[in-house]
Amino acid sequence: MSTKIKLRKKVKLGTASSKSSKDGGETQDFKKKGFRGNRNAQFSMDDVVVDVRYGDNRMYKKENGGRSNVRSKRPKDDGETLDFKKKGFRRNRNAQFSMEDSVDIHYGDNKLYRKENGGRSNVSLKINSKSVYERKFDGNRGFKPINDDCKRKRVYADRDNSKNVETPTRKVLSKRWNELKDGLAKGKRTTRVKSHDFEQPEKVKFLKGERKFRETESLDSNGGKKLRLKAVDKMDRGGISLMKTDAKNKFESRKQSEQNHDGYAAEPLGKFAKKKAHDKKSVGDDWAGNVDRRKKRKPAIRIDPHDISNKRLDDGIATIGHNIEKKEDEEKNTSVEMSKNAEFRAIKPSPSILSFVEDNFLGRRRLIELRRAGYNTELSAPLDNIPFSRSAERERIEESIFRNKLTFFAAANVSSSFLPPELPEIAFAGRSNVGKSSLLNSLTRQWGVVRTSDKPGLTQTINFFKLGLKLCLVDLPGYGFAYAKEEVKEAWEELVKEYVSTRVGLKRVCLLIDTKWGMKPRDHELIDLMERSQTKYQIVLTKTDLVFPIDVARRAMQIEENLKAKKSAVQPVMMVSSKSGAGIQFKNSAG
Ligand SMILES: Nc1nc2c(ncn2[C@@H]2O[C@H](COP(=O)(O)OP(=O)(O)OP(=O)(O)O)[C@@H](O)[C@H]2O)c(=O)[nH]1
Ligand SMILES: [Mg+2]
Repeated sequence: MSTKIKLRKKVKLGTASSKSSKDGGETQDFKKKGFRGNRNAQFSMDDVVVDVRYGDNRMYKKENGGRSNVRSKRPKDDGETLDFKKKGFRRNRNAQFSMEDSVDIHYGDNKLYRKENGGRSNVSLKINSKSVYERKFDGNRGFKPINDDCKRKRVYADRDNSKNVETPTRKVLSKRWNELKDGLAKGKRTTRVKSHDFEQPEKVKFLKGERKFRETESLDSNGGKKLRLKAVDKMDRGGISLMKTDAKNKFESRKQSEQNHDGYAAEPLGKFAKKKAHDKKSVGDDWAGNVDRRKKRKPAIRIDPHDISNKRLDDGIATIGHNIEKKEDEEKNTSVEMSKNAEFRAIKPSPSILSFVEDNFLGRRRLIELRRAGYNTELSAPLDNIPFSRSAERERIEESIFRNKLTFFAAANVSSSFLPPELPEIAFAGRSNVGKSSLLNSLTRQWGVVRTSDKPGLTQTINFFKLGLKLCLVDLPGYGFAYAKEEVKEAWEELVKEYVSTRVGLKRVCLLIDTKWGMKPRDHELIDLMERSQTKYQIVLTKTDLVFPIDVARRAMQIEENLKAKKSAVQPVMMVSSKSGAGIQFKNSAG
């Protein structure tokens, strides 16, 4: 049937066209079709082959990305002009030649297109007759021949293709396909597709009028076999059932042909083709009976209705096994914390504490609120925001005692270097970074006299400051976490303990507690020590601007309750913010 005429012509490098056919039929416009010259192209024997077979059976082969350094074979007669551009053979100067990239196009009575590599021009192109088509594809490949009326028609191995069987359109098929896949993914069994349709061999039992019946076997709940008779609509067979068996056939034939390594299947597949094959294969696998294989499901999320933070909680569908143990451990660990939190939230502050918090604008507040209350929110220095008291009396006291009178006069890192007490002393103790030095600054409105840092452990010695001629304020090093060596921190702690328990002239220790975190074991340790040594101490809640007003009140209430039995504790609990200045003016009255 097919006559092969091979002509090889060398096309000049850099020219934009090849020579016309012998009989002067239609001209191959290479320029138009992407065979433009490329002056920069390097000629190489390896990457130049253009085979064109004409006649009833046409065959084109073109490689090297459509560049002009090609050899061409011209046919005897020109049948049709090949519109390379239309078929996706656009010129691509940057295309890299690869043997893996190929495009095959078969023309004839049954036209067949195979296009790979995204339509790039490094292609081989063949036009064959029906016989070639049949030989190559064996009807099994599922490629789409094009009818004369330009309608796509599927070709199946087990079907008589000569009959013009009406098949569902591509759109309808893909819709059904998606429906089926969705049905399987959801674990629902659709009425059409059942697992035993694939697992058990089915037979058409008999025909009754227009309906066919098929016999299927399936396992019942007791493990026994059940026979079922199912009516099968003609359309059903022609549509979905046909589709799934053909998908199976396609997959199997592809697998076979890949194993054989002869004929068409021996051709190396391009990247795109491999991906396509893989996709088909996976789909084929599904249809071939791997319906048990479950799709990975996203763990369902539920929202805890009682959690105002709206955290998403895993309901544990996907976290079986060791994750459960992990969760249990976490629950154990957090249960203590959770109960503490719950305990804290259950605290009902006394009306006096609540009104104190409200009157002094303690807690996290909106700027507008602070501004209205007379706080200077425009100041750039973060801690230089102490409001002046609106009481003329208080202002007079502040002015005379605290304002601009703080002066550093001594530091000690061992008890032997303590100076003899000349003035009554008020010390500021607490964990590292709780805001001791900042409070000293905000009390006196002198920024820079006492050094502060966001890095815990800045103050490492006992620092003595004179406040006018009446008081001595003492900044103590912090305890707990700090950026310092363990032995150094231990030394500080010992020094602080020694100071608070033995210092003559120490009138009061302001024990600073972070409002957010409350009292920690080391704070209790120090309290016990001061109780033993009968040193007066007063709790000062710091950084109140970082928590809600209600929590400030709760924390104050909690501490007051804890300290009720303590003899050396001075009530009330103070609440301040060195940043906003809230609560500071009331501190002054203690002095
Ligand atoms: N938001 C806010 N931050 C504060 C407040 N008081 C202090 N800070 C910040 O907390 C950090 C620690 O402040 P310091 O005054 O150095 O704390 P300290 O207790 O002296 O720390 P050590 O000297 O390391 O023991 C600094 O970054 C301050 O700006 C406050 O009332 N509110
Ligand atoms: Mg400090």
